Amino acid sequence: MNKKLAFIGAGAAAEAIIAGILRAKIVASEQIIVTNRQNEDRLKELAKRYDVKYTTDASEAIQFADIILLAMKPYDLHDAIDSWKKEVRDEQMIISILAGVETAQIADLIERPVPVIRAMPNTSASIGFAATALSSGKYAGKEHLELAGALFQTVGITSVVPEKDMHTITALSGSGPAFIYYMVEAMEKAAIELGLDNQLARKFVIQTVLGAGHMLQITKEEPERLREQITSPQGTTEAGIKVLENHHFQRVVSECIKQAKERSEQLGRK
Ligand SMILES: NC(=O)C1=CN([C@@H]2O[C@H](COP(=O)(O)OP(=O)(O)OC[C@H]3O[C@@H](n4cnc5c(N)ncnc54)[C@H](O)[C@@H]3O)[C@@H](O)[C@H]2O)C=CC1
Ligand SMILES: O=C(O)[C@@H]1CCC=N1
Repeated sequence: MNKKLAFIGAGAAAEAIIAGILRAKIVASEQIIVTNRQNEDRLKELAKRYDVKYTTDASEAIQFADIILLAMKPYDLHDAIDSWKKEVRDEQMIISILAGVETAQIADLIERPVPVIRAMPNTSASIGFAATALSSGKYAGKEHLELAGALFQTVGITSVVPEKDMHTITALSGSGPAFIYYMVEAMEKAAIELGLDNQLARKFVIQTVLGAGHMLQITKEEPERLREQITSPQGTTEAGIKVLENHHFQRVVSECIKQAKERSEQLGRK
C-alpha cells in the first residue's frame, strides 16, 4: 500500500496494529510515524522495535501522513485534535479506533468535512488474528472504506457494520480477548492450586482454548452442540457446568458484555 500512516497515540492498540501491518508487509516501516502526548521513551522504544519513524511534534506527523490513525484514549481526543486540526489537508483521511467516539464527533472537532472511518480492532492484530469492524463516516467515500478495509484485512478478519452496532462490537471483540484471558487466568490458577505444574497448566489451557476456537470455526457446529458432545451424563463436565449454572455464569457474562457496551456509549458522550 503506497500510503503513509501517522499513529496519533502510541499505546497498546497502536502497537498491536503496527506489529500486525508490518508483519503482513502491507506497508514498510518508513511509511509509519508515531507520536504521543509526552512519553518520548515510549516512542523510542517503538522506533527501535519496529524501525518506524517517531516525532514529539504532532504537526510533523500530520504533515507526513496520508492516513491519520487516532489511537489515544477517547477522553484525550479533544486536546489531541485541537493542536493540529487546522493542518488536516483535503486529501487526507482519518481512521479512528477510539471506543465509543462517533465519526460525526471527529468531523465536528476537526471542523471540516473530513473522511473518517471508525474501526474497532483488538490486540490480536499484532499476530494477524484481529476481528475488526469498520463503519464509514458521513464524509467518507467508498475508496476510504476500501483503504481502511485493506489495511485491517492484513491483520485479521473485517466486517463493515452500521455505526450504531460499534458499541456492541467494542464489547464483544474489542474488549473480548480480555474476557477470554480472564477465564484462562482462572482456569490456570485452579489447575495450579490442584497441584499441576505451572508450565503444564499454561500449555494445556492454551491448547484447550485454541482447540475450542478451531472447533467452532472448522466444524461450524453450534457452541451448545459442541458443549453437549463433551458433557457425558453424570460425568465431570456436567459437574463443572452445574457450578457455572448455580453461579449464573451466562447471566454474569451477559452483564459483562452489556456493561462494556454501556461504557463504550458513555465514553462517546464524554
Ligand atoms: N487496547 C485495546 O485492546 C484496544 C484499544 N482501542 C482504543 O484504542 C485507543 C488507545 O487505547 P490503548 O492503546 O489501550 O491506550 P494507551 O493508554 O496504551 O495509549 C494511549 C496513547 O495515546 C497517547 N496520547 C494521549 N493523549 C494524546 C495526545 N493529546 N496526543 C497524542 N497522543 C496522545 C498516549 O501518550 C498513549 O501513547 C483507545 O481509544 C481505545 O478505545 C481499540 C481497540 C482495542
Ligand atoms: O478497554 C477499552 O476501553 C478498549 C476498547 C476496546 C478494548 N480496549
